[in-house]
Amino acid sequence: MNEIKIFSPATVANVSCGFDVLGFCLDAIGDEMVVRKTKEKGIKITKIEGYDLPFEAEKNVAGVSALALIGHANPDCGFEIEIYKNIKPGSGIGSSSASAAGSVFAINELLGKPYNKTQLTNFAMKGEALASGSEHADNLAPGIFGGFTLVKSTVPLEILELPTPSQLYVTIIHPQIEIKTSEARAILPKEIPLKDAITQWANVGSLVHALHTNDYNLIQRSLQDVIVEPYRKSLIPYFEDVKSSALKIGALGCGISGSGPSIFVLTKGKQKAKDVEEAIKTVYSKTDIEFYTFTSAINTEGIKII
Ligand SMILES: Nc1ncnc2c1ncn2[C@@H]1O[C@H](COP(=O)(O)OP(=O)(O)OP(=O)(O)O)[C@@H](O)[C@H]1O
Ligand SMILES: N[C@@H](CCO)C(=O)O
Repeated sequence: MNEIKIFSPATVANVSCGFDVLGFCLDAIGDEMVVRKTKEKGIKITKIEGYDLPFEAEKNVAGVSALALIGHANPDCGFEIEIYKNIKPGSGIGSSSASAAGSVFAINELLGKPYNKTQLTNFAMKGEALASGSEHADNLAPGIFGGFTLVKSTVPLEILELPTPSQLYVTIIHPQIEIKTSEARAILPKEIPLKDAITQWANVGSLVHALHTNDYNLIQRSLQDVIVEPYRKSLIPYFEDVKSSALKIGALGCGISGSGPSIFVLTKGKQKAKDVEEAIKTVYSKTDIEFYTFTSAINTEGIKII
């Protein structure tokens, strides 16, 4: 096989209490990428559609992660990458992650799959570091593994795959502003009160237990972020209005998707997700802020060949 086309899904990182650790994969939206072998060695990005992004491999997360992989594999060929981007950069639903993960997934397939998913995530983290200034894997892991994931550690990289309750659905609302992950990370405190840390890790533990036991009520009681959201919510206009309107009609939980500005709402059942979508639309409809919304199931497969 000398050419491959893949779908690289959007993802939601942090998932309220799990900053830099928890994440899940979305079904409804993702990037497409075409990668083909070339006689000439190295990485070339030959087409980008959807959004303006750098063509220089060293300035594009897809190129940086691909260079990390071939630097290790040292293949006797090169690769050219076409990016058909549907996930807006700076959206908060893993635009950079979809590119970084997609290129290494595709090259790995073309090389006969010498690397496992954890090794691919490691290469892709080099791409994420270009976008956000740090090698976090909480968007990459759900994109590559599918479903819910927990990043146990980054050095060494260890990723735990968590169950996905079958009735769990997501509503995303994306106010059309850009928040760079690097900026949203810079405003976070370097130290936190022990009381808040205890609350946060109790929520992470109970959320993980809730996923394993299919306990939607416990999911609802665990989706609380007392550490990051208080700092970042001010970056997203009307965040509290969206959150309260979603919870008022029975959502399980609502939080900032990744570093924002997208907001995610978890619900039990597809219809509830649609009801939430209608409710939260009214918040921004009353303002001059452009936005879009969608609902999605949890994508348990992750990146795939198409
Ligand atoms: N192939 C690429 N796809 C997306 N963004 C890229 C790519 N290459 C470089 N970038 C840069 O990375 C930044 C987008 O990454 P950032 O992490 O800020 O947003 P995001 O990935 O959409 O959101 P989040 O990581 O919070 O889910 C933009 O500044 C963009 O120019
Ligand atoms: N955990 C990262 C995710 C970015 O998508 C952050 O919130 O900075």
